Amino acid sequence: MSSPRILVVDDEPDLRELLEITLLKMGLDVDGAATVREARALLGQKAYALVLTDMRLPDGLGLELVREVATNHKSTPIAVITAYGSAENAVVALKAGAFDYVSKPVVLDDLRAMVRSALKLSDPGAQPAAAPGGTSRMIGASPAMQALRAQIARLARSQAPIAINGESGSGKELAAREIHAQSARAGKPFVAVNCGAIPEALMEAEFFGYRKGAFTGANDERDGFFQAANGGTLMLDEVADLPLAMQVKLLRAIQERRVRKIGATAEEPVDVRIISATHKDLAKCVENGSFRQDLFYRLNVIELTLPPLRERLDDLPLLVDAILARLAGPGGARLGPGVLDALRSYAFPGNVRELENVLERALAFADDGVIEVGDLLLKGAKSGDAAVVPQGAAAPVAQVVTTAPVLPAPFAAPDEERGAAPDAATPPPAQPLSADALPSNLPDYLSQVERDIILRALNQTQFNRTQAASLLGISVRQLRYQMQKLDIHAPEP
Ligand SMILES: Nc1ncnc2c1ncn2[C@@H]1O[C@H](COP(=O)(O)OP(=O)(O)OP(=O)(O)O)[C@@H](O)[C@H]1O
Repeated sequence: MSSPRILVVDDEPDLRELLEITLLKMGLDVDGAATVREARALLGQKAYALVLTDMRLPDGLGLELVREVATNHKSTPIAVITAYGSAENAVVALKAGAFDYVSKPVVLDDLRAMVRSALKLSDPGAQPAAAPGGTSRMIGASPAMQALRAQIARLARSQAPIAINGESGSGKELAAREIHAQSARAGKPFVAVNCGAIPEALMEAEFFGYRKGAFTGANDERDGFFQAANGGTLMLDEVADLPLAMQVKLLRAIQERRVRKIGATAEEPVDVRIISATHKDLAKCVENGSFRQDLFYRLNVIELTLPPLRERLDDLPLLVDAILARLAGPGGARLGPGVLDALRSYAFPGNVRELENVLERALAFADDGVIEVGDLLLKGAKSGDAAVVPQGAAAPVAQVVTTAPVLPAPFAAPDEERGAAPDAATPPPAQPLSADALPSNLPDYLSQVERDIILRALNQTQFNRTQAASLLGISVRQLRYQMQKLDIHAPEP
């Protein structure tokens, strides 16, 4: 069998030769071209496992080749070589369909790593098996889901950063996991980080790691999220919650593909694909100054939007079947008359996660595994309304636990989705102040008021966070964050 063939397009003979020798030493066949015209001619004659092109060529731009290869040679990944410091070029090329980029001066180890992942992509035998008809875990046959699956399959073939938008519980993390699972990085870690749950003072250590003795308490050397995700995918969930100071450091790490542990003198290379997610409008966050434009530009190379459940209600039967089969085993639960219609007329502000919660609770109320409309506790909750749960109903509050993260809680994926209850050490409720009285400590007083209100909402919803967040007009993330901040603990399951 012949070796994979690579096309190197660069008009600088020295650099082209260096690249060619490096690739030949990797056991690959190499063709060289010095102009766009030569490259076009070769592309017309032979099939390539990878094209590597400089951005500026004597008769045109590497970008033209990127567009042509992305359109006419879909199974050939193309990567670009960008001038040092021209991050913008890299982003433009990725947006145009480039698989990845290397910066000048070319670090040969980076080049080899990039070539290896490109070759995995163009070798069908090495592809991770995708489920027939698309991805396996993302359920739904609606046109919106079919389009999403096709987009995920396409995105899995590139290394470009992806920004996923979507309401809380709509499947952003699931989509990120699917992209990872279908990509050449599938055998490497997927690390999900909830940026909103990391105390600011610990952020740098959590992201980049630290050396022993770097600060008081640093008793051992520790890797950060970047090192943990090396070779794989790092999902930055709720990325809008990153403080500005951390945004600068993150931007640098992403641009340079290098990080420095706290206390270390040298930087270390990291190879991670970044997927970010948020339910906020990041462009608005840029406008109001809470998110850096340059980081936004860097993360938002490709956008993926997840439709809310209420816009793909045709998927309800499939989703309900799958969730019930998971909760009760195949055939272990059935829907009574009118249940699907009742679900269809509900707005699902918490999307698929809320559907999971509703069904889990309903199943606990159901007789002989038959869920009736009354078991859903959606009373009065027509489209657009918040869910109404009768007070005092003794519902179990276990919620579905999502896939385990690679890193331990609380800083990795927020998977501890169970109900919350006031713990034994709960301080007494804040005493109302008379009209002219002042609290002796305003922040403490406000925290106490906030704590009381959150606990009230959790009590009213049998500690269902999705519903409590909806009652309070905040996202589940915000609620979770406030609970953590205010020390409202999850009870034992
Ligand atoms: N299309 C789908 N098919 C099957 N399960 C789904 C689908 N979409 C979401 N889910 C399930 O819904 C739950 C929430 O999904 P996920 O955590 O990916 O949402 P999210 O948008 O990341 O939520 P958040 O905004 O709170 O972080 C998970 O249990 C996930 O498995």
